[in-house]
Amino acid sequence: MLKLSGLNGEQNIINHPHDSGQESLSDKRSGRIAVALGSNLGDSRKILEAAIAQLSFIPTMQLEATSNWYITKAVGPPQPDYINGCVILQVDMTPQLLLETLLATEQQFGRVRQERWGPRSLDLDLLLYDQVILDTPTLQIPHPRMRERAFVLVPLAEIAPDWIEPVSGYTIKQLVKDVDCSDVHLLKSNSSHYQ
Ligand SMILES: Nc1ncnc2c1ncn2[C@@H]1O[C@H](COP(=O)(O)OP(=O)(O)OP(=O)(O)O)[C@@H](O)[C@H]1O
Ligand SMILES: Nc1nc2c(c(=O)[nH]1)N=C(CO)CN2
Repeated sequence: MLKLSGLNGEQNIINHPHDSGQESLSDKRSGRIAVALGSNLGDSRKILEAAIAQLSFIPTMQLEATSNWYITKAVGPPQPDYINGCVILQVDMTPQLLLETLLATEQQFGRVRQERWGPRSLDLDLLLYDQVILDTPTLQIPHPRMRERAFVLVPLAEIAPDWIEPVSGYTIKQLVKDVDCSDVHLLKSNSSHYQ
């Protein structure tokens, strides 16, 4: 495992696949995270807002910002459009516990795992945890596909434009300029209870 000093003076953690991962997973205990939310099954808007409310009730997670909601064309097999958005939270949790919490919340809202990139009632992806870089079999931070996904970058750029994605070294507002955003449309009546 290699530890580097982050761009903001924080600790970066690079975990090579042959490392056990145990030390780094317990290393990071608090910080700021970005989470992507998506849904294209059921009452998506209601599910997404209920999921944010549920995460906010967890004492070790404080909601800092929520993006607007967007209607986005599905990437992957043919399926209905998604509603997507992002949140920023301040957390006192390890990366592993965060992943478990997000997966448990997906389950609670009826997520059934079927085909890869198939339709789902709730998808929660851990995008960023400060400047951490983590690569284990079950968890990668930053989320490995976030840099190519307009449905992630557009909402994230609203609430965290200057956050540096530590693998590329680019800010979110720089990354969003490099993706095709034509299939990402602001949802009308976006008022949220959580902003
Ligand atoms: N940063 C991360 N956030 C969420 N899950 C992750 C992350 N890194 C690795 N995973 C792993 O990915 C697994 C599959 O996640 P999921 O079924 O949501 O994938 P997907 O949404 O179909 O595809 P994608 O990963 O491209 O968004 C999870 O069980 C988890 O172990
Ligand atoms: N538009 C859109 N497409 C997707 C999404 C998503 O959230 N939005 N999630 C996927 C699996 O993570 C696959 N495809």
